Amino acid sequence: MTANMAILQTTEITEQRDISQVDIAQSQSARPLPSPQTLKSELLATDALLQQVAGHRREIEAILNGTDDRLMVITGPCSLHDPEAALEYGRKLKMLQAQVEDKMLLVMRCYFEKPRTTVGWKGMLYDPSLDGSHDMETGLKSARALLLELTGLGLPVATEALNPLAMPYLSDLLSWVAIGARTSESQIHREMVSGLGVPTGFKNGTDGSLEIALNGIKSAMSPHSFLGMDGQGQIAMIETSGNPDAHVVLRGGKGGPNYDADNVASCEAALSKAGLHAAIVIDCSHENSGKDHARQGLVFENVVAQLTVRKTSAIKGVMLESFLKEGRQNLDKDDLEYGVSITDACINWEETASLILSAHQSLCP
Ligand SMILES: O=C[C@H](O)[C@H](O)COP(=O)(O)O
Ligand SMILES: C=C(OP(=O)(O)O)C(=O)O
Repeated sequence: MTANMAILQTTEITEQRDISQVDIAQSQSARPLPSPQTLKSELLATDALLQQVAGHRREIEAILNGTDDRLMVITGPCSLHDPEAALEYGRKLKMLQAQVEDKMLLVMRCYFEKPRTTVGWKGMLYDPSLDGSHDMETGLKSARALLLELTGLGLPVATEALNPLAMPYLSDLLSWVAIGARTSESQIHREMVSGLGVPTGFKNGTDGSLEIALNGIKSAMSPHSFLGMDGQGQIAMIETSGNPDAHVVLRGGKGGPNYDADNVASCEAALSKAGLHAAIVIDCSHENSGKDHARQGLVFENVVAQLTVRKTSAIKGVMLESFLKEGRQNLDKDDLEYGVSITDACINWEETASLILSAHQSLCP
């Protein structure tokens, strides 16, 4: 072989390899999953349950637009991983609701998808066996089955919508949705919300930026046409009419918390300048508590004081990360403590109930 022939052959091999890698789909494996319609027919929501969800969405819409002056309290674990513990929490919350319903609407946080700063366990929907096996078919089924049980208790439930493809499997059972701090700026998420018939809160960015949340609200309130998936699991052109119940969630940011009266007043002014309705939900966790779960109570009490002493009407809701037991634990499948978060640290049930009951007292004239 001459030197020239060898060079020619090497070039051909390189070109072949490059061409084979042009189609990204060849370098990943794909496992089909049931369509939303298949899963929904296996795990059917009765008409009565769907009516209950519709009723809860209307209550939340009324709270957001001020025709219902109750406070929405979204509370529950950072993430769900154990259906038994989630149900125990749900039963306690339902009983507490009966004691405070004249002044508050309690909504359970049911987060199946976790946005990670880098990597980590991404939630029950992705890895229900908690061992890296990523059995997403089981994850989707377990998430829907658990939502059916929790809504079956009579509770309104909330989740973070992270992967737009997950929503068609679950959204019929949701009464409130969050777009997280890491995705508020994403056009794909804004498009998804524009077609969700669920009141949805856009969080300020992790850097504290309120503007991305306000832009998110404006975008989600508008009609969109985009690539998505229909109920049969078919890739489709989706056309939406816009979500009138998009609102802002303040969660603090790199510069510090943003739950205090000054930040709430600036948020209200920014909403008014943008021509948006003054409806604010305050997340007591994340950067508003400096990621110290023990500070959530102080934030919650400050928010209640803004409502009762300063009579701030723009605050419509408040969020707590709370589970049966306080704190968090590392994910070790064979050594997990019942009722303790495996993602962010939470306050315990006793503190949660006491905060809600004393807020109820303060909200009573
Ligand atoms: O609420 C949950 C977490 O704050 C969020 O998922 C980011 O978690 P991470 O920084 O541990 O990845
Ligand atoms: C991830 C969450 O919040 P944030 O987007 O504010 O970090 C969360 O509420 O679980």
